[in-house]
Amino acid sequence: MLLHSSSMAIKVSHNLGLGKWNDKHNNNFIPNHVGSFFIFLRSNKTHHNAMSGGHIGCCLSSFNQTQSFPVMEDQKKLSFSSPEPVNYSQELDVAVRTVQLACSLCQRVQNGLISKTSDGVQSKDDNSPVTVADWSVQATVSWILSESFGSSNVSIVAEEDIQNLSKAKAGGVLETVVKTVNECLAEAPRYGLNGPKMALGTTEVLEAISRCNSIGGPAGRFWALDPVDGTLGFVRGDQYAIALALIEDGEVVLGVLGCPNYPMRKEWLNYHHRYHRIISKLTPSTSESWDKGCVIYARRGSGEAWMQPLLHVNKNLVWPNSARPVRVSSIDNPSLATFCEPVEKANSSHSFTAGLAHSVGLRKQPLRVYSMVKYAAIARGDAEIFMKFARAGYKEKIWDHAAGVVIIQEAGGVVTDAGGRPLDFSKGIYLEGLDRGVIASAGANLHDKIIRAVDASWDSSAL
Ligand SMILES: Nc1ncnc2c1ncn2[C@@H]1O[C@H](COP(=O)(O)O)[C@@H](OP(=O)(O)O)[C@H]1O
Ligand SMILES: [Mg+2]
Repeated sequence: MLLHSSSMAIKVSHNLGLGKWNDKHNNNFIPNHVGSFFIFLRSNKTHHNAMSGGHIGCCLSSFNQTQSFPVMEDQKKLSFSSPEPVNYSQELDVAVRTVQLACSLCQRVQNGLISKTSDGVQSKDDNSPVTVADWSVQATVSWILSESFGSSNVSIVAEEDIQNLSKAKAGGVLETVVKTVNECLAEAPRYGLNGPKMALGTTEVLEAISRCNSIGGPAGRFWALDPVDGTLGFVRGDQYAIALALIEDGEVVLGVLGCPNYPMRKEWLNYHHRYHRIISKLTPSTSESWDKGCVIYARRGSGEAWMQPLLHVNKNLVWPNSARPVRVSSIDNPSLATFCEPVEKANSSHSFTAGLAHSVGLRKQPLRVYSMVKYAAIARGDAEIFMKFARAGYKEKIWDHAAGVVIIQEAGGVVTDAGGRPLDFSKGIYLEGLDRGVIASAGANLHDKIIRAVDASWDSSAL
């Protein structure tokens, strides 16, 4: 009853029915307790389950479930004669619109969180927060992708599961998630997406969340989703990102990054979030400082990365929604370059990167920003280097990097591990085999210098 395959045309043209279903969480879920808190701290995740951006696009809401996309009908005809290279244009179109929609959801939830005190924060094992927004975005994205491509064609690896949601001690969280998802999906037509005919019930929302149980791997097609990356930044009213990537046969083929708080001026990335909020409140919504947020996206092999502004309230998304190309910085002199890194020392060694910066000749203060907004900053040319060196034993997850990697590469930059090898998205939910850390740069010159510096100082590091 929930998600039906949208049309035969979609199945035929994609010919990749790779949906991996795990029904064990899906049916007859009855929540024991639900919480009144907006924020819960997530326990360690062991789950699991596991074009030219400017020139394509179709309005999905104008097609009902039994209709097929005209583009796909064309592809179907062609597939009998000469197989066309897959261009993922439908997938990119849907992914960008969906991330736009998710950005609006997150903005609403973040505004609500900021106006409350931190009483709603609970501490659990790994101290990492999870909010109504994480579950709501996951449910929304999962529902839209299934609706758009047919549930049996959609396989998703995503960060959240329903265990923590069902474990929430006080009443109200699940209800809030269901309400938030329905409010968001009611807006789907403005984004050119189909919403549900009737509001989703609790079971359907839980199904949508728990359906994201793919374990990834080397073969076939799956989406990787981080519904709210940088949740700590999110709950602090600071930077965060919604990250959606499509991975096919172990390669990231599409990346979409929603950065709702990305400021119009790069200098403002540095400002403390409280200062930001005060500025926003003091300035009229038409002024520059109010104008923040973007969705950045790229398709592998296109040599282009694109950026759209967020959709304004009450406006309809008309493709390409004022998209413009983004490109990495041309700076390759270390003394002029800016490097960015996680805000939290616990997530990446600040002392190790300070040593690298010194030996390479990076003179500027590091730009410390939450989430994959750092990848966006490199792709937009607002910074030149991103480095992350987690403590030994920490395993990076694919959803924390996939979208950002393809966007930077298509924008002209380089992303590798510290051994100079590409990140490997084919080994399941983790970046298995990652050599020491992740390095992204605007160009090969800077990149090589960092890699050489890592080699020179690694043995004496405490990592
Ligand atoms: N101990 C640790 N070391 C390295 N990365 C960690 C970590 N704990 C959490 N992370 C990851 O770092 C991400 C946040 O990135 P950043 O530190 O750049 O803001 C988190 O994403 P979530 O916030 O989606 O959980 C999480 O995946
Ligand atoms: Mg994350």
